[in-house]
Amino acid sequence: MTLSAQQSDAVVDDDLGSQLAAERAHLDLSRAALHRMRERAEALFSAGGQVAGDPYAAEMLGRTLSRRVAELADDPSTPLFFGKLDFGGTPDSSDPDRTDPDRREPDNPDHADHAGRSYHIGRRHITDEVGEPLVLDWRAPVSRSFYRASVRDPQGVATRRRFGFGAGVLTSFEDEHLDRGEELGTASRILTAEIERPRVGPMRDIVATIQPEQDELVRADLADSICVQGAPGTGKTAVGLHRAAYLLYLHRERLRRSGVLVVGPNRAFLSYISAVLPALGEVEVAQATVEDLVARLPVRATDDPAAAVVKHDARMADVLRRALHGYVCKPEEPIVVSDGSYRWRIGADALRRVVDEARREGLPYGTGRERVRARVVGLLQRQSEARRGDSPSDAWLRRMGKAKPVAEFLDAVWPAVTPEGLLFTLFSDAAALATAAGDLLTAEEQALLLWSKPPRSAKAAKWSAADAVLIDEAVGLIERTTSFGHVVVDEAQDLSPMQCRAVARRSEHGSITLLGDLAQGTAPWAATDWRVSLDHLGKPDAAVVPLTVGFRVPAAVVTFANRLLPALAVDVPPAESLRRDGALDIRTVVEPSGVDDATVAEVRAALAHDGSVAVIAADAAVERLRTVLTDAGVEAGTAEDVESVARVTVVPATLVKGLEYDHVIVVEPAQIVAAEPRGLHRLYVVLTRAVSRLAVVHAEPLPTPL
Ligand SMILES: Nc1ncnc2c1ncn2[C@@H]1O[C@H](COP(=O)(O)OP(=O)(O)OP(=O)(O)O)[C@@H](O)[C@H]1O
Repeated sequence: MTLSAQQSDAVVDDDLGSQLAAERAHLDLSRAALHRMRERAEALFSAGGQVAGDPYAAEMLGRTLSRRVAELADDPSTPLFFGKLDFGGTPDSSDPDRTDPDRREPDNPDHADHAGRSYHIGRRHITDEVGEPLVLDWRAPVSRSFYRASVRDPQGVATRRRFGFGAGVLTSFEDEHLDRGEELGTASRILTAEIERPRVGPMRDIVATIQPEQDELVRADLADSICVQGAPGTGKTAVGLHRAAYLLYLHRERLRRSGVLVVGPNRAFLSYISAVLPALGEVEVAQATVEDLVARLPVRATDDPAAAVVKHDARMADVLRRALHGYVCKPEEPIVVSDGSYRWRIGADALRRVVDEARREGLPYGTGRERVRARVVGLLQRQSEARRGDSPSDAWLRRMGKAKPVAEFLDAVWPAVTPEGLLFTLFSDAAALATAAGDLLTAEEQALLLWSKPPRSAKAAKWSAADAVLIDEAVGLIERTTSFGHVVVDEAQDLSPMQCRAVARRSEHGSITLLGDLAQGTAPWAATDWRVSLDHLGKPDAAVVPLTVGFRVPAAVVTFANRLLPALAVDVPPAESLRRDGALDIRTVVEPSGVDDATVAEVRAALAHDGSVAVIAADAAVERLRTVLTDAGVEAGTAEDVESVARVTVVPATLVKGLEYDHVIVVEPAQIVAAEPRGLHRLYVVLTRAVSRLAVVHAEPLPTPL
């Protein structure tokens, strides 16, 4: 049987009431302990400057301590624990760690060690004054059983308890006596309440209700790159963010040095997810769009769509590599350097060997150039040593490296090239482009790349968004890009091969979590096969794992949106919604002029419920709809403005990916479809944003599959 207490005043059973009271007391105790931990960290922080030996150490210590203070922030609206594990059996009294709480290891995953113990599971470790754990971090090894223990594999757990909270107050709990064969799974009332809760404001963490198949991904090894193919609302974003938090917990020092990066599709999305990791105590994760990653120069031009498609094609990587290495020439002349009364000479043959060797080493172009310089200086040094009988000074070596004949030789056979210069030449010089791209790109494709009016110099060039990705590729060919320890890429189905390569450079020495849904691919270069994307990302061996249980979109809405799937030409496993509630309302308006009024009426009806409301329309209609709503006295915000208090947001269809709203009103689906080549995919994204209710307002006929 499952025991549960509703509101405390509705508790019928004395035992339940006293258990709830005990749990509340534990919450108070934990809160006081956290407060003490934070005070201690603050005191250390203010004393940090005096205890550190030098300014650098002071700064490092200051940063660590201020981070610690931030990590210990107590948000009164988020409960400090959400679950409890009672391990069955009796404690092993012969174990010396049992009698010494400081030596007992709550992180030990071997559940036999936990016999007879119980642990509260929360967002971070909280210990009392003697170091006894009051709350265990959800990421600790023993906490894994909270997510994974089942009747079939109880992992030593007798009872799993979940807590229900309202406005930070502990109001209920729900027990599963695994030792008596009781298991709730997705029937848990607390899970259901969490999923069905009205959404307001930015995304929240899901630590309290991570599902076993999600937990498996969250706790995958740092060394493992994984790709999650999941239908809308299956928790991909949630899984990616929780995995980042988990890896940071487990590999704190290593990842703090190399860094963790989260890549999302746009600013609106990044602001929507920005609060999740800080709420989990992780305040140092970089978040960026792919555009941010490659933003070396401002984007001031727009490409013709056909040109953009060529620029995003994987063949461009070969074109650039060839073009760059085309600058390296065969040395034909000797080098002669005057050095006081000496003249050193290196013959063309020896120089050819130096250049060939550097070429074979496959170094980044800029490093190769310096390698050649160093080898030439080495040859000069040998001659000097043979004649003078002693080793030359460092100053001499530097002087030789810069000597005019050496510099001229380098400029002739391995010239310095800038990334912008490389592209400038290719886009303004048809012959240079043909040499590099001859058998890789067709004549038409090459013509698309060429500027009709070339700028006077690379500096004067106006670069497009696709050019920025190519420039980044060129940067990567010339010098090494620093790699993060782990990169989470969300909405990855929209990355072009060249964008995948930009991410690959930043995760070369780390692992990745790739999250996406092939059915939601809206970019012209959207992925149709994860294996191909993974190849471009340099992680060909990553496992592709499906998530199919939907936590967002109600079943009625999923069924409606799924009518589009056969027309999307992708092979993805169908999703199943956990939500039986929700409503779908198709509002057909006879006259196009009636659409605005119908939209206002739908918004008013939606405002009668709790939660957020979004009006989603083709980009071109957004301004009009916002004005219509304002004129009707309804305040409407924008998707980028997460601080906005307005409950209604008018969102262009192209910005809504990854976001969710309680009540979604889609205006004129046919216009959303007509606005872009992959309009049906866009509509699929739009229709799957609703948490509770979806209304479709239309005068134009609905797109055929619907
Ligand atoms: N285990 C869970 N418990 C409670 N809520 C969950 C769980 N998993 C996901 N959710 C919720 O479901 C919603 C959808 O999750 P999320 O945005 O991560 O899905 P997604 O797969 O990234 O969707 P999309 O494909 O639309 O980007 C979010 O509100 C999230 O908090």
